Amino acid sequence: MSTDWPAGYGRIIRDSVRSTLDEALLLAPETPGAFWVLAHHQTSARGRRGRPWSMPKGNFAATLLLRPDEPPGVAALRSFVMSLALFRTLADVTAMPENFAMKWPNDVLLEGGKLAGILLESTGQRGRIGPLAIGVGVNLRAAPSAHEVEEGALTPVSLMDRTGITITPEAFLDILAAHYAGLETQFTQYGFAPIRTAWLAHAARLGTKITARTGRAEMTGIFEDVDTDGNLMLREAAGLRRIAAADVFFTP
Ligand SMILES: O=C(O)CCCC[C@@H]1SC[C@@H]2NC(=O)N[C@@H]21
Repeated sequence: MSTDWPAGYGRIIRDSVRSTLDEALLLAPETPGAFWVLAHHQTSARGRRGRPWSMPKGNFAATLLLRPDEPPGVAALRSFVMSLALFRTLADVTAMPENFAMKWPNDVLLEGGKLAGILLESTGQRGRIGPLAIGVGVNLRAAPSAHEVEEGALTPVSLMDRTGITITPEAFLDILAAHYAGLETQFTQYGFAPIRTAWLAHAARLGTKITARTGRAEMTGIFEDVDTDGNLMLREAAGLRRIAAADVFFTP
């Protein structure tokens, strides 16, 4: 599978870094434009809500650095853009799109287990977003053991264990970068609507009962939709609730 590297995006490969998120934000002032940073090893990788992110050897860890000139709420919708790019990359690599799904807000699942996670960070101030770093971790080769994830979280799975397919992080990045670039162009030209539609077509557990947990509350209801701002729409007995940020747990 050969893919042309997309025009307008830099590509930096490191052997070992603390975190590709840190590395990308560190390089941002001296590196022009948009660029990817891929690392073979991370000594201090992080996941959502400050959780550690375990990275067995051979897995994919990269960050895309962008410079959006938009309000933070719009820039943050790129978590959906990246999820969709990941979904399409995995569909290409495996030719088994039906085995993958996207979990709100931004995980990619393989046969119901967590294969990939995305974490957005930025250094913006006063309502404008600064450089935006989109960190992506994919268990290409090995999944962290189940006891490394919190109770109730989805079982981590790896691409190799579930499909027998091996791919190097560099080859995976080539395909992902091409998909992302195409979707980024679509996003900047047409906004969130087409991304949202494509995302919803492969959303995990849409229309079923789920639990959304924020730092302060736990809500259970039907996962009805994702609104035009990217909020989870949860149908509870008391009505429809829009949730901007939460961890989602699937109810058996
Ligand atoms: O699901 C999550 O909690 C998000 C995980 C994000 C992990 C990636 S690996 C590359 C980048 N560097 C980090 O330190 N984290 C992200």
